[in-house]
Amino acid sequence: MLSQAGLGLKDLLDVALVGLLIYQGYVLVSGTRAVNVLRGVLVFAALWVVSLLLGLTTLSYLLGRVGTVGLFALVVVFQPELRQALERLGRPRTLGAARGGAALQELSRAMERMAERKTGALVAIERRTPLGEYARSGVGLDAQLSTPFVEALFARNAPLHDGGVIVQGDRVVAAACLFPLQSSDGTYRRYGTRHRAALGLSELTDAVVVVVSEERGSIRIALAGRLGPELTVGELRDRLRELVYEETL
Ligand SMILES: Nc1ncnc2c1ncn2[C@@H]1O[C@H](COP(=O)(O)OP(=O)(O)OP(=O)(O)O)[C@@H](O)[C@H]1O
Repeated sequence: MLSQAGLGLKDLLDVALVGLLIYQGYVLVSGTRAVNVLRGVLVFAALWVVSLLLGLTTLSYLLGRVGTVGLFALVVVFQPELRQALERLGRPRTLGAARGGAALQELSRAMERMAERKTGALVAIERRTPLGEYARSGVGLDAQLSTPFVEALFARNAPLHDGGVIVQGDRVVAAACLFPLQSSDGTYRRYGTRHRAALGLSELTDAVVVVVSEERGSIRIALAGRLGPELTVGELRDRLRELVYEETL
């Protein structure tokens, strides 16, 4: 009886852990080029299972062989994403949160100063979805996030001012990045490309994207494909802390 109850609990734990792994895997790939490949792999696996069930021996043998080779090919093709995912697993979160909190303050101050001067800015803060794919579209950096550094990046005529900046924890990892544009036929039709790039990235990933408008001098956050209200620097700092370090931990 006892051992049966023990087995039942173990089974539940097993299922819960597998569920968690699948969810984490999904979060890691959503918004990256891997998501389409994953869909392809699922279709392939479904085809293989159907061919096995129907007893189509030649087809199931061929699909099984191709699948084995394909798995090795996937590891090679997605080597950068896999490395990033493993690094993420090993990163100490609480230490990151403490340093990240100070970094968010620096970022908020930079956004405030740029809003005052009406300097346009676009900054994406990575949460669970890796933004490596978008970082690779710009210029790779590995710099401590600070108010003057962010201001220098977006200064008019600065070589990297065009495009978006990507922040990972307390590091600026890329600048002049190209973000995907949200289509212009929705609610945000009147906004220009900077805002639509913020909306597009926030729609495809779970990143928190902060935009300073050059035209209006406003600061807003784009999240899950929606643009939030205009924020003061204090509101921005609190909202970022809440979104980046309370929801992610
Ligand atoms: N796909 C993109 N990814 C990242 N940044 C982009 C992208 N497209 C445009 N931008 C940035 O947006 C700038 C143009 O902003 P635009 O004036 O069209 O937008 P806006 O939403 O009206 O913003 P603003 O209120 O600041 O004028 C470009 O100079 C570039 O820096």
